[in-house]
Amino acid sequence: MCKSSEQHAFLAALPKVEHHIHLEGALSPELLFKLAEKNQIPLPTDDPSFASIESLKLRYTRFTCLDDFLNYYYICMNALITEDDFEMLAWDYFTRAKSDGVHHVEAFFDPQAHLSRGVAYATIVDGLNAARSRAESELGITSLLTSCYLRHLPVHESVATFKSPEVQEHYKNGSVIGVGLCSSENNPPTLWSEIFQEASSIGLKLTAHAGEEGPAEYLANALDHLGVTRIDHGIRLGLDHDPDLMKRVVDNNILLTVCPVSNVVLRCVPHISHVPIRKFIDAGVKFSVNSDDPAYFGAYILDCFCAVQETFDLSRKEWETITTNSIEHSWCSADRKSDLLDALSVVMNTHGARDITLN
Ligand code: HPA
Ligand SMILES: [Zn+2]
Repeated sequence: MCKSSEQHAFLAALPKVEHHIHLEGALSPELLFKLAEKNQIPLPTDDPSFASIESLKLRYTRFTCLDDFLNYYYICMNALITEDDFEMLAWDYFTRAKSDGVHHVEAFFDPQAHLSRGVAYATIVDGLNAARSRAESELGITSLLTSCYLRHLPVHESVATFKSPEVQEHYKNGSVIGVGLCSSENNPPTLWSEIFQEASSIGLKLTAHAGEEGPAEYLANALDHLGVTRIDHGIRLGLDHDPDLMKRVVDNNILLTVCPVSNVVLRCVPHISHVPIRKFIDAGVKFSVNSDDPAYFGAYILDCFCAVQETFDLSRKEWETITTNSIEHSWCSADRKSDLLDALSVVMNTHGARDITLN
């Protein structure tokens, strides 16, 4: 919530596009316990955090770093087994997104984390697609899927997954339209260049996590070797001093999918005021504001918008620019972008387009 109800109403009404949401990161402790019981998946007994929904939620407020979070993230997704489970997971997210004013979603999922447990690719994608179709028809939310490759595993495992016939089939039939790179930033993006080159050659969209915990140099690396048009997180660009790289990101019209609450919860920055939002605005770096793993970080997209507003006191004009950039850098059709821009105009007209701060 924003302190001012007028500010809150404006941010709530903005037609949001979410570019950086890991659907597995929308697995709430409530759904985890339900699925673990249904599927007879035992939760760890050597970690008292798994004793109850409440103790798990408390643990989620105490992450020490990205790897500490990822440990829970990978354990919890073991409870996802059937097509219905994946549908429930995504539907949970879409219903919440609707109440936050989300109109379009470009979501990540982690195939390798499920295939390695014996869950078939079609089970994952069919479940997610069922929720996507329902979200479009019942909630008016359009969405696209990007499969993320896992950077903490040997690159040959990513290559084998990428090349497998069922994964290729879903790229070809358009169920999955993009390729991303996530997990611990312990390997440079360069190593995944073969996948990204092949993905580019078959027309897939390209993005990669870089400069979350890792150095700004990884952004340059992702641009040089992966050919991405978006960078996920990328905050080190505004924290490490590299004016040439900053200029390159601006000149190449790269969008950063920033996740300010995630950065605080995972201690990439000591406080949200250290997320370089103002620096990016002043330098002309385009970015969207996103939740990342909302069920773990206790903040869905509107919470993230409010946290940014409370800290940086942005003007309505600045929010209009952020929303416009988010829409224009989406991977949806030109017609859908035009609908989203129209929805933004309506909100700006209703709430007044005065270039003043909101308080
Ligand atoms: O914040 C993240 N960073 C890297 N990998 C991830 N996978 C899920 N969330 C994240
Ligand atoms: Zn992420």
